[in-house]
This record gives sequence, structure tokens and C-alpha cells, in this order.
Amino acid sequence: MRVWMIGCGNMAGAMLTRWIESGAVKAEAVDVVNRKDRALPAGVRQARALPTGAAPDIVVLGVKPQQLDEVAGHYADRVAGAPILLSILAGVDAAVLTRAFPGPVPVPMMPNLPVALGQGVCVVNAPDVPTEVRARVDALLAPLGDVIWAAGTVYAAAAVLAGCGPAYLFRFIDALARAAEAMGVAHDDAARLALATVRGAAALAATDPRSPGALADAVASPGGTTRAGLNVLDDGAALDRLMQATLAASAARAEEMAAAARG
Ligand SMILES: NC(=O)C1=CN([C@@H]2O[C@H](COP(=O)(O)OP(=O)(O)OC[C@H]3O[C@@H](n4cnc5c(N)ncnc54)[C@H](O)[C@@H]3O)[C@@H](O)[C@H]2O)C=CC1
Ligand SMILES: O=C(O)[C@@H]1CCC=N1
Repeated sequence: MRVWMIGCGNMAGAMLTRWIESGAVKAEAVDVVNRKDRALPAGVRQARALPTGAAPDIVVLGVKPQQLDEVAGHYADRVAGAPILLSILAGVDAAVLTRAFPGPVPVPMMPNLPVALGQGVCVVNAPDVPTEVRARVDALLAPLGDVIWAAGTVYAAAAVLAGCGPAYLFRFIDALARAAEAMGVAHDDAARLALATVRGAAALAATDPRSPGALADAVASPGGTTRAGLNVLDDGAALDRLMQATLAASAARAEEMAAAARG
């Protein structure tokens, strides 16, 4: 499979790393155009412009949403011959993609950084694509982790959970560590303990048949220390409300960006 990537930074680079590591895509079949060179997997060609010659099997758009018009101005003609345009731009929907890049089937999606490890989530928002396009996209995304197809408001919510979620959790790890540090644990030890606890708990939640709620109950002895802490998180549904406000803020910003992209 031949792939062109227009913009390959933190996020698209994570996808590319996994594609090559998993063997889904061969490094020599990939052409990246970036504003300046970045560290990319060995064998991937990187330049300031797309190569000449026939369009590839898929084009991946990985620039910032604000750079869409600029790259469309440069590359829309070249991309027109490609069958699929996979876009990871937050708040850029299929209609906006088609306006910028007429020709290929637009496939907007939201990945997250753990795709680099094959443990990411990709939420795809292309409900009406032909079956063969869906099959090709599914096959390409499978090595990255979980793939979910969603539309409308469900996509909006799932996209912020998946795309932004890792950042929320990185903040949680830091907050856990800072709380322990404030109670006297050395900075490095607190950071190590917080990360190990989150990693172990996530691994257990991923493998144990019990739900996260049931696992929390398995930790919390009645009247014990965990319950005292959970009571703080549960008081007035404090954690639920915090997460709802967090996702809502990200979703509202995505909608603002979508409105700006629609013009
Ligand atoms: N960082 C993340 O965790 C996630 C990011 N995204 C989406 O991924 C996209 C990229 O975000 P990041 O990778 O974080 O940004 P980034 O800044 O790391 O990567 C953007 C890349 O685009 C290239 N670029 C910029 N202008 C260009 C141009 N005119 N021609 C060619 N290449 C150009 C840059 O050289 C850079 O390598 C955004 O649209 C964002 O919404 C989606 C999900 C998660
Ligand atoms: O913050 C952003 O807008 C992008 C999309 C999801 C994660 N990063």
C-alpha cells in the first residue's frame, strides 16, 4: 500500500510508527511532506512537497486544522487522484475535507497517541462510505488499537474522549503524584508510584472480567481507607461532574473549530 502523509508530527507520526512496526505499511512506500524534517521511521521519504507520479492508495492529512487551507492550496490537485483521504484534523468534517480536497472519499477520524504502541483508539466518522473503503480503513487502522465508527453527536463525544483522553489521564497521574508529594513522599518516588499504580490498574481493568466499578469495590473494604477516599470523589458526583465538564469543554471547542473550518 502506497501512502502520502501531508503533515506528520506528533499524532500522524505515532500512527506511522505503528504502521511500520506492525508491517501494515512498508517504510519505502511512504512519502511524508512536513514543513521541516522531523524524526521519522527509517526508510520513510520526507520532503517539502509531494512526490511526482501517480497518486497513492491513501493520503493521510496530519497538519493542524488551521493549516488545512494552506496545504489544500498546495496539494489538492495532486491528491485528487487518490481514492481515500484520511484526516485526523480535530473539528474538520467530511464536507470541509471535500471542499478543500475534491476527489478522494473523505474519512475524518480521531486517533490518540497510544496508537504508537498499538494500544490507541481511533474513532472514525464516515458513516456513508462504500463498503470497500470502510474495509480498507479498518484494515489500516487495526494495528493501531481499537477502532470505532460513529457519527453525529456520538462521534463528537467519542472523539474528545479518544483524542483528548490521554492528556486528561496524564494530568491525573501528575495530580496523584503531587498529592502524595504534598504528604511527604519524595518527588521522584511519588511520580514513579503514581505512574505504576495507574499502569497496573489500567492493565487490570483491561484484563479482569469485572467492571471498573466492581474493581473499585474490590479495593475498598467497607469502612476502610479506600472508601474514605472514594467518598471524596463520589461526594455530589464530584468526579463525574468534573469529567463531564472536561469533555464538554473539549467538545465545545471542537464545535467552534468545526464552525470556523466550515467558514
Ligand atoms: N496530538 C494529539 O494527541 C492529537 C492530534 N490530533 C490532530 O492531529 C493534527 C496534528 O496535530 P499534532 O501532530 O499534535 O501537531 P504537530 O505540530 O506535531 O504536527 C503537524 C505537522 O504538520 C506539518 N506541517 C505544518 N504545516 C505544513 C505545511 N504547510 N505543509 C506540510 N506540512 C506541514 C508540521 O511540519 C508538523 O510535522 C491536528 O489536526 C490535531 O487536531 C488528533 C488527535 C490527537
Ligand atoms: O487538542 C487538540 O485539538 C487535538 C485534537 C485531540 C487531541 N489533540
